[in-house]
Amino acid sequence: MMSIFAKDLFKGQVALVTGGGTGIGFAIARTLGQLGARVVIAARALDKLESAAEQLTAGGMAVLAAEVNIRDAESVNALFARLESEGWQPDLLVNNAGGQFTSPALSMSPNGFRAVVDLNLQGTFQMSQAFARQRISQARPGSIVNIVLCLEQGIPGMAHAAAARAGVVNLTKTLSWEWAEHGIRVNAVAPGTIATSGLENYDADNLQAGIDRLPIRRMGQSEEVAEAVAYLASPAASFITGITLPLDGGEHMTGANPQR
Ligand SMILES: CCCCCCCCCCC/C=C/C(=O)SCCNC(=O)CCNC(=O)[C@H](O)C(C)(C)COP(=O)(O)OP(=O)(O)OC[C@H]1O[C@@H](n2cnc3c(N)ncnc32)[C@H](O)[C@@H]1OP(=O)(O)O
Ligand SMILES: NC(=O)C1=CN([C@@H]2O[C@H](COP(=O)(O)OP(=O)(O)OC[C@H]3O[C@@H](n4cnc5c(N)ncnc54)[C@H](OP(=O)(O)O)[C@@H]3O)[C@@H](O)[C@H]2O)C=CC1
Repeated sequence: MMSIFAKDLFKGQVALVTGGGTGIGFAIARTLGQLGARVVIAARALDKLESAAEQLTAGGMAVLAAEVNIRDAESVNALFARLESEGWQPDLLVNNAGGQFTSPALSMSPNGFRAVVDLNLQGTFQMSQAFARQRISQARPGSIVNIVLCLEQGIPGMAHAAAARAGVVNLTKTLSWEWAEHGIRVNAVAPGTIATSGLENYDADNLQAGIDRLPIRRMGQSEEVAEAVAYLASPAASFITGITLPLDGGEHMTGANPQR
């Protein structure tokens, strides 16, 4: 995809992308790297991260693969300590890691609901707090971009994820208030259905039925999400904070679940 951004837009900056070894996160890492950032890709499966890092490095980017479980506060704090000591302290944070399973709300177990909230809401908070503490203690500005879901019509079949991501949308607004005085902007992107291997967990006919109802009748591409993240993270968006940008072919108007 042709980029509209200057090649050295993020030169001298470090971007930390959670879930950066696969799918949307990989595209975000590649785009920020192509625009001059040094990029940390962080997730649980180090083998996947390392092979993604190899690909990006082969493309001329400076990349570090780092293990983290965003659900575990100790693991998150250890990541930030490591990045600081190794000279990879992030200026930009992209909270992309997340996911869920589909289930009617009536059959979700308390632990199933909790697991999804823990990953998507608690995990995002823990990463954001660790990032902001590091930036603020050193009087440095920063930018956070959260990846959420298209949720404006509710998401029947994914009550846990809809609730957790709505939490992140409001967290985005609230943290943007609290951290603006420290020069930290906080925004979010809400993708609709984006073609990644992550979609293997979802019923293909159901996904297609949803796409057939969209004004723009196709799945999105990870690179389209990445361009929006680059914009929100960049100085071009220096007066933008607290927003959630729909990136969904119009799904915010049609809803995510065609069965309803
Ligand atoms: C039906 C209509 C659906 C309409 C939707 C249409 C639109 C779809 C558009 C989709 C757009 C979004 C795409 C994406 O997000 S792509 C991301 C792709 N990746 C994933 O989604 C995978 C993410 N999953 C996980 O990371 C984990 O499974 C999860 C965090 C959810 C749980 O991890 P954990 O390790 O904690 O899991 P445990 O095995 O310990 O289980 C914890 C409890 O959760 C219950 N559970 C887990 N999986 C399921 C399942 N598939 N079904 C039901 N319950 C599940 C598990 O049983 C545990 O609970 P209990 O202890 O009570 O048994
Ligand atoms: N594809 C789509 O249509 C849409 C996706 N999204 C969201 O975009 C994001 C990326 O999705 P996508 O690229 O499609 O799918 P992927 O499954 O490829 O991405 C999920 C990433 O999150 C990482 N991750 C999961 N749990 C944790 C954890 N506890 N700690 C750290 N990292 C973790 C995974 O790595 P690992 O397992 O190694 O930890 C993986 O890299 C997700 O938040 C997803 O919900 C939103 C809307 C639509």
